Amino acid sequence: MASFAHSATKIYCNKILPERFDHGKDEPHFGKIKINEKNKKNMDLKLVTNVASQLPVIVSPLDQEFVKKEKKLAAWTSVCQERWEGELVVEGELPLWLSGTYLRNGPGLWHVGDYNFRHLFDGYATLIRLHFENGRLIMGHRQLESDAYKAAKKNNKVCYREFSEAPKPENFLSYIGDMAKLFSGASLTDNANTGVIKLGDGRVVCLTETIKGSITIDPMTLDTIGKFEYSDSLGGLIHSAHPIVTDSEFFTLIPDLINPGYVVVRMEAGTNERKFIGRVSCRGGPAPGWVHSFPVTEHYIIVPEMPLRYCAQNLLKAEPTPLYKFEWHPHSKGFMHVMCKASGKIVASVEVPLYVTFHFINAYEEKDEDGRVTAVIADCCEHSADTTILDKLRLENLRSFDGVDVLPDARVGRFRIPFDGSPDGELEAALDPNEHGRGMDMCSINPAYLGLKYRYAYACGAKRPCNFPNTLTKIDLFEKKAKNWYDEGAVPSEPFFVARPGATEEDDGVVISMISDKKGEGYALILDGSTFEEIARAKFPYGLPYGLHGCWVPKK
Ligand SMILES: CC(=O)/C=C/C=C(C)/C=C/C1=C(C)CCCC1(C)C
Ligand SMILES: CC(/C=C/C=O)=C\C=C\C=O
Ligand SMILES: [Fe+2]
Repeated sequence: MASFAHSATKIYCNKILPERFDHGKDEPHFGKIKINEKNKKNMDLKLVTNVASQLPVIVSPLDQEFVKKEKKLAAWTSVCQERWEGELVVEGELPLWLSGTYLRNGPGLWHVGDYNFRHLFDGYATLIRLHFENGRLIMGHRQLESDAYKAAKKNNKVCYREFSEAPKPENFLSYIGDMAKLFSGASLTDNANTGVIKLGDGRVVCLTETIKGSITIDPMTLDTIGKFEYSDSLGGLIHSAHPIVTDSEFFTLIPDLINPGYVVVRMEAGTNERKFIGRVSCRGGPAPGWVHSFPVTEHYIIVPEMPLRYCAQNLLKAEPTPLYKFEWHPHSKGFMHVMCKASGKIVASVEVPLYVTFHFINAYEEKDEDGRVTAVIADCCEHSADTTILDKLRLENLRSFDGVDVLPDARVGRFRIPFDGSPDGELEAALDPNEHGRGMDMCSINPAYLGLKYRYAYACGAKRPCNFPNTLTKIDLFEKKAKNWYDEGAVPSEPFFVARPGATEEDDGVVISMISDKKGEGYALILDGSTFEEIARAKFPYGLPYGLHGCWVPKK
């Protein structure tokens, strides 16, 4: 851990990022930060000495064009260099109790050479860390050294199957070879660009939806340590991008495309061994529904069966289909299944209205006066059963906002799954979606409320017109109200709640987000979890790409 015993009121960086500016006219300057031998010694900051000015430029011609012309689009522009690290100047006051590291992962590099990717989810993983200590803030970012990323750099082409990109076969024979590699999983990406989790034993793992894309990193240096190998023989090629992780365990779902269903597994902290809990067979369709995430309650695991289903034929295609690797099967209907964590038995399985969601927010058990569970409530960011959200996340669409309101409506979708044997469950908006501008995704809660009745959710909402969620919103599910934060032209990333140690109120803590602003710059933003007012911000040396999900690594 870096120590900050010195009083570095003025730290300079006169030599950062020369390669970033090779193509521009500016001599690089970053606020008050100068990295020289004296400061390095004083600061005991190995972090800062890591500034990687020798690393190669990764700005594509198209990206540079963007940055110059459209100053506001750093969110959708590839990260400009492999890594950077340094102290940020904080405006406002960081709480002294905020001690630890917020890590965020996301697809931050969307090209190989001159070839530009299509979809937000295709980009190579960019990790960002915000290290808080004694009211100070060190930021670092770095590319994840996945096999997919290393191979793309080495060969100057896409070498693995990404969300929508696939290697271009050179001839018919190589096409046949690629097919074989697809079945074995060898051609699937390990580009772990979706999220980053801290396991109960302290290991930090980047994830995507391919199982091989589970990669351990060092949260201090952002070094790629290596593959997280599951030691069991459960197999599978894909899993949920969002396992449920606590200090003692990890749950995930493994979709079974051959015999449509889901295998539900648990891995104890300190092990690499997933153990079988139970299996859910699909009720609806030819294939399991996409399970980007799922929720749990105290005693149950909720397995969603969404009518947006994996599609084996689409998996085999080199060119993307309108719904990528998925297909919309409204006739196959939507279901929610509830499995007992302890026995693996299905205790409820209901048909629900059609729905589309990436992210479940939380779930909890509803009980009668004798303490018997009568239903499970499960909340998600629900896109009005409209799959067009996937298309809206194409980079071309994200990069071309012209003032027309094109973001499809979303809401907090609340499922009620009754335990009385009735065949149907309910799905309704938990609050009027106009409270958050009919935009809703990228959510977090106070982790102490995981699986329990909870009141607050933090998410990205919308101020219309927009083409992407552009506000931070605090949802009060009891009062059915929202408080919104907005900076005109800015794109905020997932608001991440960190509780104050010792807090007794659910919203006593801070909310961290990273903002890509309309000037092409960016900053870390810290809001008060209760008032939702800004308490501090710290400007980045340059705008950073949009990112997806993060985790908190508290100071040991
Ligand atoms: C970034 C994000 O939210 C989702 C990423 C999803 C990915 C990378 C999915 C990849 C897949 C393949 C490469 C082949 C198999 C299907 C699927 C899991 C969609
Ligand atoms: C960013 C996003 C949806 C935004 C739409 O409102 C979804 C991200 C999914 C993967 O983590
Ligand atoms: Fe996600």
